[in-house]
Amino acid sequence: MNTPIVRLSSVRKQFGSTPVLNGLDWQVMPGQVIGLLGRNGAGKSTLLECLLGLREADGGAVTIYGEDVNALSDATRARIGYVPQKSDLFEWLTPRQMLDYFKALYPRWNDAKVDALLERWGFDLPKLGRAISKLSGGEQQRLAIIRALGPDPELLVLDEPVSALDPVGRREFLRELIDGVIERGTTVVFSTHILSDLERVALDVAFLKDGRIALQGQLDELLEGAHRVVGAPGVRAEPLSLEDLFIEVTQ
Ligand SMILES: Nc1ncnc2c1ncn2[C@@H]1O[C@H](COP(=O)(O)OP(=O)(O)OP(=O)(O)O)[C@@H](O)[C@H]1O
Repeated sequence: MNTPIVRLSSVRKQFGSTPVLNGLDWQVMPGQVIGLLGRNGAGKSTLLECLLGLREADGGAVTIYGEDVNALSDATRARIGYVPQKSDLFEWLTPRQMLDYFKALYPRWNDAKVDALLERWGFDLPKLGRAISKLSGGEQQRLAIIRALGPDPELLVLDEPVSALDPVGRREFLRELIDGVIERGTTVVFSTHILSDLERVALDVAFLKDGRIALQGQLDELLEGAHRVVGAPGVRAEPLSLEDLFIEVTQ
């Protein structure tokens, strides 16, 4: 039987007196591509941060590749890529300097992939030599994605990775995710509010509500199983769209 890559057990987190994660149990299996959904403020970022050990939970346990997330070995850290919701790039560096810095931290770094992405995603020489603070929000988001993909992570965690990207940028990112990442068997967890994008890549979805995973399953099965009865009894039920399902589960 497959062992989960990520395991969260009874995780609790509150800010002040407001509970955000409320005894949350969750497992991520190898090769899963999970879209994490929830209303604004439901706690998606908090969950992803606790999952990665970037934010200390108030209770419960989190393991990644069987290791306690608060004591991850360097070897395990090197297997994880993360794109935070808010840019954490070193804004005073140029993109090239920042990427060189991260390259030095990782035992494995895919130069060919990084260079190909930089070229495909519009980082010409002038842009590569400009301080990151002078790049647009979308360019910074692309750079954060390139940085996370550099070490060929086996587990990729992305917090609203496409929120600042225009439709062309989103399409390019999704193509990279599908062709370059998912096909290699990478495990991916990503939060998004753009349901149409999620429908193109996520095989599984998980809904966060009231501090727990309220529903999780394969996207097509969830949609197939969820129907709205229209009209009089006996009238054929209509399958729900993902948007309908989102509203139904998270309201
Ligand atoms: N550092 C903090 N201090 C106090 N409250 C916080 C802090 N970080 C988050 N919160 C609160 O915790 C709740 C969950 O926030 P979080 O950012 O995890 O939600 P989210 O689901 O990612 O939201 P969104 O979809 O809007 O990005 C919110 O009510 C937020 O205001």
